[in-house]
Amino acid sequence: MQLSTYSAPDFDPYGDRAPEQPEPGPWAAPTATGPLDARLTLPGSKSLTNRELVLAALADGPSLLRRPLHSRDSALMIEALRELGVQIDEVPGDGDFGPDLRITPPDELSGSSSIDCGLAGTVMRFVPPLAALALGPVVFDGDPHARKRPMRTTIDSLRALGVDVADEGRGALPFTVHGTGRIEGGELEIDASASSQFVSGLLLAAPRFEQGLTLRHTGERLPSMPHIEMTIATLAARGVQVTSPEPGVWIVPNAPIHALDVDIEPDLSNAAPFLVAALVAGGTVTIDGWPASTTQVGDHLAEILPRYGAAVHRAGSSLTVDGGVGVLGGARVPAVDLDLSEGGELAPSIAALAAFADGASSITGIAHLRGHETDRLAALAALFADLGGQVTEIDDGLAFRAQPLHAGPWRAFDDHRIATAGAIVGLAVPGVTVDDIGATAKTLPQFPELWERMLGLRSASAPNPAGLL
Ligand SMILES: O=C(O)C1=C[C@@H](OP(=O)(O)O)[C@@H](O)[C@H](O)C1
Ligand SMILES: C=C(OP(=O)(O)O)C(=O)O
Repeated sequence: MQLSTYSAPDFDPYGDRAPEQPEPGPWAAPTATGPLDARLTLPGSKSLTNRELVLAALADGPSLLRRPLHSRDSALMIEALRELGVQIDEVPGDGDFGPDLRITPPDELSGSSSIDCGLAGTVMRFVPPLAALALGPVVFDGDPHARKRPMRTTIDSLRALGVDVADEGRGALPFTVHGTGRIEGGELEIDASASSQFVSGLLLAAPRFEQGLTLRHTGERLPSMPHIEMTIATLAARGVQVTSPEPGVWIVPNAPIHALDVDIEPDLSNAAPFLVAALVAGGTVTIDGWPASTTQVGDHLAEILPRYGAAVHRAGSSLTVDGGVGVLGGARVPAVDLDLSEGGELAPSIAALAAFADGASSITGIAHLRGHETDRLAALAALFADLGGQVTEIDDGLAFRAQPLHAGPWRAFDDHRIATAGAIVGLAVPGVTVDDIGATAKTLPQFPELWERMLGLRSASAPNPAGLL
C-alpha cells in the first residue's frame, strides 16, 4: 500500500504564508547563550484530537472540533475515518494553528478500504474496532517501524469479540479486519501491559456494541492510566457513563454517543521540551492556555519539574517554569528516582534533563517504551553513549550517571520525542546535530520554529511562527 508522508494542510491561518513544516533532514540543535524569557502557546493535544475524531465519527450527529491538532498523526486519523465513510471538513476557526474540523458521521460505517496508520498508536489501536463495526474488509498497515509496534492485544480482543481478523501471525501490522457491521460485545479479558491504548480503543467503540462491554485488564501492570481516564472523560462528555467497579475493570453501556462541539486543549506533553528547556538554559518559559483542570498527563510536569529544581507558577491560564540559572549557569540538577508509569510519553524530555543530574538517578515504570515509535530505552541509551554519557537500560526504565557530554550526532529514529530530546541536550552541549528534525511533524510540525523563537533566534521581522506572542 502507499504509505503517507505528512505534508502541510492546505490552509493558510497565518495570513499570506502557509505554516513552515520541518524540513526532513539534519538540524544543528541551537545552543543557548543565556537565560530564557519565552512565552508561547502550543497547538492542540494529539490524544484529545484523535479521541474526539473517533467519538465524533460514532456520534448521533455532526460535531465540531475547535482548535484541533493539525499534524501527521491527526492527518492519519482523519484519512482513516474518511476511509470508513466519515465526512470531515475544515471550517474557519479562531485557532492560531489551523482550521476547526466539522465531523459528520455516516448512517453506517463502510469498509472495503485500506488504512495507513503511519506510526500513530492512536490510529492503529483506536480504528480497528471501528472497522469491525463497518461492513467489508479493512486492511491496516503503516510505516516500517509500525510493523514492530505491539498489536496482539487489539487483534486478539477483536477475535474474542467474534470478529474475523487475518494477520501474519506476528501480532503486528499488517492485518485485515473483516467487519460485519455489528459487534455483540459482553465480557472481555485483555492484557494491556504493553499499551493503555488497547483499553482506550475498545472503550471508545464499546457504546456501539450491542451488549456494551465489560473489560477486564489481566496483565501485571497498566501504563498511562491518565490516558484511560481521558478516554472515560471524553465519553462522559458525550453522554456515555463508563463505570470502573475495581481497578482494571471498566463497564461501558450500549448507549448513544452524543454529537458535541468541543474545544481541544493545547498539547501539554508537547510542552515538556519547552518547559525542560528552562531548567537547562536557565530563565523562564511560560505556556499560555494551560487548562485549569485536565486529564492530560503533561499537567504532571507541574509536580515533576520542581523535583529537578524548577519553580512552577500558575497565573490565570498560564504556567511558568523558572529554571533559575539552569545547567548552563552552573545549577546542580538533583538526582531523582522518578516513576513515570503514568506518563511514559514525558520520558524522553525528562531523560534529557536527567542526563545532566548530579549523581545516580533513574526513570522507571517505562518498560513499555520499548514498543513506542522506536525502542525509546535502547535509543536513549545509545544516543547518550555517543555523546560520552552514561545512560543504561534497566528492566523497566533508564539509569543515569553523572558524566560530561560532548558534541555528536543525535538520531531521531523517526520519533518526535527523541528528536526534541536532542534539542534539549543541544541547549547545553554545543555540536549536537539531530539527523531528522522532520520527525517532529508527528505531533508538532512547528517545533523548529517555536524552539528557535523560544531562544530568541528569530527576529521580530522574521516570519512569526504560529502561536508565539
Ligand atoms: O491514548 C493515547 O492518546 C496515548 C496513550 C499512551 O500510550 P501508551 O500507553 O502506549 O504509552 C501515550 O504514551 C501515547 O503517546 C498517547
Ligand atoms: C507513544 C507516543 O505515540 P503513539 O500515540 O504513537 O503511541 C507518543 O506520542 O509519545
